[in-house]
Amino acid sequence: MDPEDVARFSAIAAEWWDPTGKFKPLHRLNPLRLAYIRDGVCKRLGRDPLAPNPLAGLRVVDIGCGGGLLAEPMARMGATVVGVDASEKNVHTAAVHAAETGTAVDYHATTAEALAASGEKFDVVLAMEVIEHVADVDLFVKSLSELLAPGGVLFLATLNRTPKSFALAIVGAEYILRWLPRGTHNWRQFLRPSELNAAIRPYGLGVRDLTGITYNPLSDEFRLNPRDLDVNYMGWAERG
Ligand SMILES: C[S@@+](CC[C@H](N)C(=O)[O-])C[C@H]1O[C@@H](n2cnc3c(N)ncnc32)[C@H](O)[C@@H]1O
Ligand SMILES: [Mg+2]
Repeated sequence: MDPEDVARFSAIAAEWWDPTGKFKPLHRLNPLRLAYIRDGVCKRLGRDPLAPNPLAGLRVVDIGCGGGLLAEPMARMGATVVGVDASEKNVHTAAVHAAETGTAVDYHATTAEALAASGEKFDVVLAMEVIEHVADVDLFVKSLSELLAPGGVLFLATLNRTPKSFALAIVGAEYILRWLPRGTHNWRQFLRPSELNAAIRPYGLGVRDLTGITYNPLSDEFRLNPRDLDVNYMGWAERG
């Protein structure tokens, strides 16, 4: 982890569940990415996405869970969820919120790297919007691969390193629209899809699906677009 980066998130930890606050973009993305994760898991593991608890019996870890925006709904879909974040403040916010909503999530203030060292395994590993914040991409990816049980699925979301992502995610989102505090992202840490694939390959993982998430300023809506990975994108990988 990168202590300075984690401190930036700790400073605004109380805002995680404010849909109009500093995490507004994540709240806006949440329905899209949750449906994508649910459908991907169900497709890969042969489950019915329309069942009341489509993820029942699965062990999920949400790495860099922040306030638990993904961890909580994953638990409500039936999964047994562990949420970990390097920031103690984030984990505190997440645990308080889960208690308020009566959602069972097992939160721990630790890093992906430390959890992997403990030898725990999960059917689903989520690392959504985290990899562009870590100090050592290779060590982080190695840890994610170690956390994956045989036949497990790894979900990743990040930002592409393109001129367009500089214009939209840095200048637009941090300086003009002020959606995010300045300095939230370092454009040089964004990863091209080819770099993401190259990072996971040495650990026997391959990307199976990728989709872009595009923002339309006229309708003020996000949507999935598999043909436009220029700015935000997510996908899943598995062994082999
Ligand atoms: C942009 S937030 C993503 C929050 C959440 N995954 C979501 O998408 O709603 C990134 C989070 O990753 C955490 N983080 C950074 N490096 C980490 C690491 N190596 N292990 C665990 N958490 C980490 C930060 O503390 C921060 O809360
Ligand atoms: Mg980010």
